[in-house]
Amino acid sequence: MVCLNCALFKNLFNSSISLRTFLLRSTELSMARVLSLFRSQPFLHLVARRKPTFCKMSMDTRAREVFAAAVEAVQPDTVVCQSIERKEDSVVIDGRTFTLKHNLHLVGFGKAVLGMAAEAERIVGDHLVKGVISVPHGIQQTLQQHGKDHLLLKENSRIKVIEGAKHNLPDTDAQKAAEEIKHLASELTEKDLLLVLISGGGSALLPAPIPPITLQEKLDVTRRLAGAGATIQELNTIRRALSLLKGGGLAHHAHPAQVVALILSDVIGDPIDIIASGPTVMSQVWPEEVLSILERYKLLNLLPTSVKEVLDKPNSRWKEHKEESDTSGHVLNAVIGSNGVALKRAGLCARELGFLPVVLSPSVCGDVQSVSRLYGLLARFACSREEPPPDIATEVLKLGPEVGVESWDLCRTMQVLEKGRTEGWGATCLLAGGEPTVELTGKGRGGRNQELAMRVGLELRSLGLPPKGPVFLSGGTDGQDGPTEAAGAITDGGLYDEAKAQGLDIDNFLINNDSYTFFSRLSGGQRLLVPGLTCTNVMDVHMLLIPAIPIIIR
Ligand SMILES: Nc1ncnc2c1ncn2[C@@H]1O[C@H](COP(=O)(O)OP(=O)(O)OP(=O)(O)O)[C@@H](O)[C@H]1O
Ligand SMILES: O=C(O)[C@H](O)CO
Repeated sequence: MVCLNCALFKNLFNSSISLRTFLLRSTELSMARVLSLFRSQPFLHLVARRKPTFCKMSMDTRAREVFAAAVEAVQPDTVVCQSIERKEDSVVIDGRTFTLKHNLHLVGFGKAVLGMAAEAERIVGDHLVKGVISVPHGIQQTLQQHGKDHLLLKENSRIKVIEGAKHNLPDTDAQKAAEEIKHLASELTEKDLLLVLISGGGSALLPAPIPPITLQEKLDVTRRLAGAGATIQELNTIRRALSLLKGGGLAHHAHPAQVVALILSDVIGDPIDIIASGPTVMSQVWPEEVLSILERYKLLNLLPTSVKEVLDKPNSRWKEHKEESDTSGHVLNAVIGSNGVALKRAGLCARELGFLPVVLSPSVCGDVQSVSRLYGLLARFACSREEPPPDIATEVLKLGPEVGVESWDLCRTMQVLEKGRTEGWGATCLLAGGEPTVELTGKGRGGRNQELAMRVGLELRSLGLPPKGPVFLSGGTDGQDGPTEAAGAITDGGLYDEAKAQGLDIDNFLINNDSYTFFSRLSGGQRLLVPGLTCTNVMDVHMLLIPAIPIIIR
């Protein structure tokens, strides 16, 4: 094993080597050695210096408040309001100024787009000529019923709302919306400004299959892919190859108008070419990539002739207007809300509620079992009274990257946890986000957040801590975890015994993926997190609250 000398580590902080170089070299090290080096460094600027205030609220209540703050930060109207600065007859977006001369047009597609459009119209409606948005079936009625009138368009709005994509699947209503959006974009001139509002669910709400592919044929291909377990990256790569508007098609049709896209991200890493299949992000179709995805999921032989025909002529939609499509300088894509934004606000709220906050990562993915194990290890690390045995840190650093968390983030987080523990800085709130997966083996009713919460509850139990130990919350920011009414659940090390005392066999519920039934029956559903319709979606939020009282694990 190559030994890292301290000079290399110190150099990192003098910026003489890049973080990437450091991590590459550090993979050759003993994990415990890396961690011990991190401990010896002055990281305190990353950590709050003031001692947190004492808070009388229960951990459960505080967890719910922090989750609510995360969701609040990414409300569709909030993110739009924060990203458009109106200055008389111009707007500043992402540092760029655009002149308004009654030349503004608006299109949008996605689950959060109605609220985004309502806010955009409030800010720049006086210059708005026309708009069309494609939003989920029934959303206007649902928003009305939930008293969320501020997310609805005003009566005399210039924006036409088309509802479609029932059950998140493209349908003829969504296709009609896509046609109207394409038409609106195609009529624009170089004097026009097109504001494009994009959020998760946008792919299903903007179906425009390349002829001769029919909507049903395209739906069949994407459905099969999704059912076979394709990732969103794989799925949307195929969608882009089969669509007139995805993969930059919309921006292409809008040329030569200036296009400004405001994007609320629901994908890990906020890749603008993947979110809603990137209608404003010019992207090439690589036949090898498309074919290898279809082959991976054994779909090559099941493709209809029309799809084969289109795939045989990749990028043909661009060739007709080659000159124009090369001119992508007229597009500005800005991510205005994401899991990272939600976690940041959650951290601020946690601080107000007396916690020392630390954000682990917004990119947690992988199987919920591995993710729960990671949180269990971090809780163990945080609650050890003595110098944590190096094997916990080593395990954390081994497991973290498997679930999308970088070594750097793990080391930084463990350093904060250790400070909290050894220097008595009070309670700590570890925050993370992303979108883990559940391998469905049973037929029960549940979701990945509730299942993760159950599994972390079991991990916390295995720490053998006294009551009032760490608390864990997992919740979907869209307010819905799988096909259930809950967004997630809150657990702690007492979950198993509580369930047992009420005659509930937790292992059986887990085997059957029946986490919603479990939490509904347990203690009158008290542990469920039910925020109702949130009108937004930036994936999931995870929270591990570690109490201030020194806890003992030996
Ligand atoms: N019984 C269950 N137990 C655990 N997880 C489940 C269960 N049923 C479905 N799921 C998981 O729920 C997820 C789908 O639910 P949900 O609609 O909340 O996902 P989503 O990715 O947030 O959707 P969207 O992209 O529309 O926001 C899938 O990952 C699926 O594996
Ligand atoms: O619409 C989609 O493609 C997904 O929600 C990812 O953004």
